[in-house]
Amino acid sequence: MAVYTEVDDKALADFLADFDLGPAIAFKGIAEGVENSNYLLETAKSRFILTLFEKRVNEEDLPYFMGVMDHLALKGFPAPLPVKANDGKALRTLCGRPAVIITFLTGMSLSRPNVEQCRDLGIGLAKFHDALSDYSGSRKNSLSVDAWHPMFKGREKEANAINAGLTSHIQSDLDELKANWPKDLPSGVIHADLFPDNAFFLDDKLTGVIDFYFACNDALAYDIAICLNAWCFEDSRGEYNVTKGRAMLAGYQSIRPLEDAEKDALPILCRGAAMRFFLTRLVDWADTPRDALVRPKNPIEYAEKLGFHRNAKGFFDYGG
Ligand SMILES: Nc1ncnc2c1ncn2[C@@H]1O[C@H](COP(=O)(O)OP(=O)(O)O)[C@@H](O)[C@H]1O
Ligand SMILES: N[C@@H](CCOP(=O)(O)O)C(=O)O
Repeated sequence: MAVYTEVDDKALADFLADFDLGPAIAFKGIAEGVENSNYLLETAKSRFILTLFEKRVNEEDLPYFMGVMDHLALKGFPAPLPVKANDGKALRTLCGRPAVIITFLTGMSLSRPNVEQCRDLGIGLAKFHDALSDYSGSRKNSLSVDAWHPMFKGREKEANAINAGLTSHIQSDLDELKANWPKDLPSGVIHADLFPDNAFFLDDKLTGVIDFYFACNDALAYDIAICLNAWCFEDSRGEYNVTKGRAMLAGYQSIRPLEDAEKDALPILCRGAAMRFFLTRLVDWADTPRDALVRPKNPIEYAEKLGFHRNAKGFFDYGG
């Protein structure tokens, strides 16, 4: 489970003393998630999520992420709100880690999104981009194209162990991505990790979005590419469901129509998005001890998605 840092009763009580929430009446670690430690916290006032930030999160980026959530709340977008302590600040330290309490969102995350849910996710993603179009914070995408070659360096054997011959495919993908990565597309704040486990639904309607800790400023269409990868493939077989892709793109474009340059760039953006998640999964797969409580995600799923993108010719292959 994703609890890297244990919080004992005394540490929690001292931490809560700085808030106007009252003492904890329930507190337990959350199994889902892989990046940070998350606890479900309940006080007489309400339910909350307590997050302690771990390995991939740079402390200097935390004010940007808190600002994104505050800004979304201001715009009425369904996202959690960081809870301010008595000194007016949400960001604190707990058990030696940066920590925050955020409000709890109700809703269910989907294990197998249907076509209508993909459409509503597309609508929600465009509204998310729109809501943050006047957010003044800025953060570079530290997991974009320049990071990929260095991330793969030294991992060649590990990739071949997953699938014989994979390393040479990855190396040529990396070269092609570097040479053809699009510049000057419409940009803004992107979520950058809007997977089904970070979205809540009630029936076919998106009711909430969580986990903004990869958010950054980048091409808006790259966020669509991440979502097409995460929502529109059937299980882990590398089979793209064009009906789901068409619905997501139509949903998105009902709020923000794509420019021609964004449509043209979609295949390479999708390939890059698949590479980004393949690489972080490969690193975690190789570096997580077998007896760890956190179960790393299998990189093979994204190696298979890369296979689809390598052969895609244009926007129409994605349902455009
Ligand atoms: N604001 C929230 N409301 C309700 N549940 C939440 C909220 N934030 C996180 N969760 C729960 O905690 C889990 C892990 O959160 P997430 O932010 O995805 O962790 P990580 O950053 O480690 O990937 C989610 O899958 C969800 O079940
Ligand atoms: N979505 C990423 C892993 C990051 O985990 P999350 O729990 O923060 O969504 C992946 O699937 O590789």
